[in-house]
Amino acid sequence: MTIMPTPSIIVRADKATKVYQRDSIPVPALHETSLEILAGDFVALVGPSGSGKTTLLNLIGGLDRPTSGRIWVGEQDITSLGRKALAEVRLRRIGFVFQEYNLVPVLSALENVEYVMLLQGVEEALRRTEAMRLLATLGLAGMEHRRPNELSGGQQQRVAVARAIAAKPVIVLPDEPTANLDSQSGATLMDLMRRLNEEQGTTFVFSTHDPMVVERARRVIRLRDGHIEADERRPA
Ligand SMILES: Nc1ncnc2c1ncn2[C@@H]1O[C@H](COP(=O)(O)OP(=O)(O)OP(=O)(O)O)[C@@H](O)[C@H]1O
Repeated sequence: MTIMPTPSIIVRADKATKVYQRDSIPVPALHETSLEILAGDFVALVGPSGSGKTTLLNLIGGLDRPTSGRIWVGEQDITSLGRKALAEVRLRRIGFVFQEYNLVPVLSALENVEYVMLLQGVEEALRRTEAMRLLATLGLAGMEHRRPNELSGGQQQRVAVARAIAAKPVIVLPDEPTANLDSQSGATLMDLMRRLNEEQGTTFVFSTHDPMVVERARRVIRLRDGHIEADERRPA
């Protein structure tokens, strides 16, 4: 009999609640949400506008703190960490990909990808080789020295993904990765992320409204009014 190894838990939310304050009025965004993301997951967070997708991504990535409840990244309860320690978790363990790419405009594609490794103290030659390799994997060979404004939206988004995975994070969190892309560039990006997931085991959790993205996910978590209303895995 073969015993399948249990995939490790990468991120765990335990009754995470977020209530924002807008002009002193409480705005509930997420209500006692519990979930586990496993190593190798490829998850789409879906739900109507305002259902709490970005809020959940921000909490599990340590960009924001829950009002109550707890978030673990691996074995570490990040809820109780101070600002500096939390920034360190984000730098070393989480890869963010923002809708508006957030690339540094004065740096080339290569320098943007190298930057996070520079912050991590990775030595220069290794940084360069790794950034070149990642850009090539994402179909950007030959474009390494272009600045963001010399790249299309789809190419910039792929640089943003290369930058996010350059840090070797335990999880990558793209927030609506295809929102600003035409359908062909969006499909290319999704295929590349899926390949990174299958070949390198990179764990992805992305929020989306895009049916093409949902179709490519292997697990779909549906949020409504700050609650998880469904969590389905699809056969491989
Ligand atoms: N910084 C904030 N201050 C106050 N309220 C906020 C803040 N961020 C989000 N909200 C509110 O929290 C709720 C959940 O927002 P969230 O951005 O997580 O939803 P979403 O599902 O990502 O929406 P979308 O699909 O439109 O991006 C909404 O009611 C939103 O208006």
